[in-house]
Amino acid sequence: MINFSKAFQSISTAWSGIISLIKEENNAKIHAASTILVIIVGLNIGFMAIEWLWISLAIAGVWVAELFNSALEKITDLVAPEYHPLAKKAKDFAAGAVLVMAIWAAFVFCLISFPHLWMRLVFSN
Ligand SMILES: Nc1ncnc2c1ncn2[C@@H]1O[C@H](COP(=O)(O)OP(=O)(O)OP(=O)(O)O)[C@@H](O)[C@H]1O
Repeated sequence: MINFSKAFQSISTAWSGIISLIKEENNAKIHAASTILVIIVGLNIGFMAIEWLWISLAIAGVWVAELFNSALEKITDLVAPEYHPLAKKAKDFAAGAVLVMAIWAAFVFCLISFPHLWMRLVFSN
């Protein structure tokens, strides 16, 4: 039988993980600000459903990458609090994953929003 109370508790701890990430990590603050900005621009421009689908996928991808990156950082700090070349590689690889997702997300945003902005510019004259 499904234990709904346990499921609710899991959602609650997962949510508090996201909140503490935003509070503690500078990059997460940048992601949060970018997410809000992209949503405001999208609402203002009037993205279509398919465009929101790609934008939301890009936003979620960056957040998932940042969450895994931060989790890996914490585990690395736990097992290797002192400098270690392998700890450096582990952290740099994880940071690289965030960078790849962030570049792709910026590409998706530009690809979707620029034609809208261009049309506005052309038809406003
Ligand atoms: N124990 C360690 N051994 C070797 N290098 C480390 C270690 N801890 C951190 N570093 C290096 O310092 C960089 C920054 O690590 P830090 O733990 O401060 O992450 P951060 O500043 O939160 O980075 P990110 O931008 O990925 O969130 C790492 O990418 C790595 O190159």
